[in-house]
Amino acid sequence: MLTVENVSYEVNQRKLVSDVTFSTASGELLAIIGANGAGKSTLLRMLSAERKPTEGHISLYGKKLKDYSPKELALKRAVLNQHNTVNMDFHCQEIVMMGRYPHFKNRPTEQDRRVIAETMKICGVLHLAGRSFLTLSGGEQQRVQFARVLAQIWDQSGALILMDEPVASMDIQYQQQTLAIAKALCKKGFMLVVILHEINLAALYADRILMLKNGQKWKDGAPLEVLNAEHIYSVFNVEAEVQMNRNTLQANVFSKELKLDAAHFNSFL
Ligand SMILES: Nc1ncnc2c1ncn2[C@@H]1O[C@H](COP(=O)(O)OP(=O)(O)OP(=O)(O)O)[C@@H](O)[C@H]1O
Repeated sequence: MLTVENVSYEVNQRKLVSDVTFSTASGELLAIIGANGAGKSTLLRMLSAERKPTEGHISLYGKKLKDYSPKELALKRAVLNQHNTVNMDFHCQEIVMMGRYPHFKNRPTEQDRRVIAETMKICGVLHLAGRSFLTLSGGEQQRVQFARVLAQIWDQSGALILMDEPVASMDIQYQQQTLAIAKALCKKGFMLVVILHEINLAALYADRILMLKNGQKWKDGAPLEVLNAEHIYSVFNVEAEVQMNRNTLQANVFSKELKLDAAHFNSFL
């Protein structure tokens, strides 16, 4: 169980996240959506303990995040950040093995090697094991990083997985595959909190959607409750039509074309 109570984050007297309260439990895939700058990544960084809330508390399985040791936390939650900068020339399997660092002392065990082979296979990157990470495409790099995150908590049942735009560089096949893996992990008892920009992927895969606006919780509920034209307009300033698929009972969001008058460009041309 992850519990977030009245959490705020303030920098230079500006609240980037303001008084957010929610909780999520094992088996749930929670998607966070909101406009650029709404505070999604800041909130996720507090959930991962990378940033300390300036107000409020976050608990994981009944224990405050601030009371966990780094090692204890590494065995309970894994994080896929929006930008995973790698400057050194590591092979992909070395990147994935980094997820196992909290598990072994000097040398990886048989179990560590088995786990990285399994997670690389599941993420479709086993064939890239010996390749330099820096030579991979953006989508391939994201899949390798996803395998690293899975390797970290693969044998830690009930762990929390936090992901910030995990599918941003992926093609439609791997977007679906990544979120299907996430969903399957939820069914095995993991907790997932995922920031998504693609609303229709949130509609398809999330059990619940937390919609942020200007750092505040704007809506929180089942995809069909949260994703309506009024909420989408108020958060994204975009006109949309939302249809419900009668077979799957899932929402499908169609955004309407935004037409700019040619006069808009007059001063540039
Ligand atoms: N250290 C900081 N100092 C000042 N402002 C910051 C700092 N970190 C983030 N911000 C600002 O806080 C706001 C929220 O940032 P955040 O990265 O959480 O947004 P986001 O919802 O994840 O956006 P995006 O969808 O663009 O990734 C943004 O306006 C950002 O410029």
